Amino acid sequence: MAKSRVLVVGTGGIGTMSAYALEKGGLAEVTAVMRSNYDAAVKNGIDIDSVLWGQIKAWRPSAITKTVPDVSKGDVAPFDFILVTTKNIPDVPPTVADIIAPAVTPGKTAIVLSQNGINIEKPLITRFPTNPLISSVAYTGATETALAKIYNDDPDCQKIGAFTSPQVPTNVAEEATKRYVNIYNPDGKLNIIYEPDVAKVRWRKIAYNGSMNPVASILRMDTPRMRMSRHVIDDLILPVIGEIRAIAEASGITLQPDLVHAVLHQDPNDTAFKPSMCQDYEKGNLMEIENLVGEPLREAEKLHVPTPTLKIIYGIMKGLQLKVKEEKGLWEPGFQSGNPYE
Ligand SMILES: NC(=O)C1=CN([C@@H]2O[C@H](COP(=O)(O)OP(=O)(O)OC[C@H]3O[C@@H](n4cnc5c(N)ncnc54)[C@H](OP(=O)(O)O)[C@@H]3O)[C@@H](O)[C@H]2O)C=CC1
Ligand SMILES: CC(C)(CO)C(=O)C(=O)O
Repeated sequence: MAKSRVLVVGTGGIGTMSAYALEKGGLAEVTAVMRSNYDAAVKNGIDIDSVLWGQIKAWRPSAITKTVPDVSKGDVAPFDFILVTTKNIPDVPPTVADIIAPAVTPGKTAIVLSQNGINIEKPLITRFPTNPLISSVAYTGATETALAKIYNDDPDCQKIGAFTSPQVPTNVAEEATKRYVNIYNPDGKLNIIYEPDVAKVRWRKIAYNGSMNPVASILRMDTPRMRMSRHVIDDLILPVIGEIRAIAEASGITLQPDLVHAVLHQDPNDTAFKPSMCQDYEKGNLMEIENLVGEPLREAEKLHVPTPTLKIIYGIMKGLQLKVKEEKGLWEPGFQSGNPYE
């Protein structure tokens, strides 16, 4: 049987672990789009120190490319799947839709978003209305510690289901999703599972990422230390989890009673774990604030759910993101037209 052609866009922590597992399963041929780590990967391969796979040295996927292949030119075969594992930062161009557009064959390529956040599928539904869209909620822990060097401390774990896209029949989206899960986990040994109610899982995860990620970034604190401060938990984390639960409820999704306990105890006490947003902030990187904090807030506004704590946290995160943009030369200080505070 011909292998499925998979393009991995964003070969950092999660992208590398996924690319490795997909090739290891034997049913996929991976082309990895690499950017800052391209030269290192081509020259020396990728080193992976993994709690699941052990020490992998100088690994290379079937193909490595520096740019997203353009399938319209006819010299590149269409992709069955595009797996997107970039950070999702819609407030700074190019957007995910712009990045992957050259490689998307309308009506054929299924697009897998293995990224945190709410409403990440919305711009893709508009741009690629006939392509199946797949939601992967990842609990894997993986970090690129140096160029093409990956440290994987939590074993690969993903819950995967179809996003709803009005022009894609449900059975087509579900079939593509099950095919993807099968090529990723052909012998069922990995914790990569098909999840029919993936929307609920995504909301449940945002209770962690919408609370712990921004508060850790603001405080530059690991999550066990945050839990050692009752103020941080009582006055910030618990109110945000409650607000996210209320937004989900207003959108028809009831989150489980154990939500607070699950969020608070996700990270063991004996680690100094900092969520990905905090790690990005400490590295001077742009942060995923729009889909982790902004979108839940905008859903709340539409549904008239009060979210006083989330709103304050979003305001602070917007300020921090602006500082990062300025440091990166992506923002010149100046008042936008219509700003009344000039
Ligand atoms: N890491 C984790 O443990 C977890 C992460 N997640 C989510 O998974 C997603 C991926 O996170 P993570 O793996 O940590 O991210 P990383 O920052 O490790 O990797 C992202 C990769 O995308 C690349 N990239 C970004 N934009 C482009 C572009 N335009 N073209 C080509 N490559 C690009 C980056 O390249 P460059 O280095 O050049 O910027 C980098 O290699 C995020 O949504 C995150 O929230 C979810 C659960 C756990
Ligand atoms: C906590 C983790 C690693 C996954 O559960 C995550 O999603 C993040 O750090 O953003």
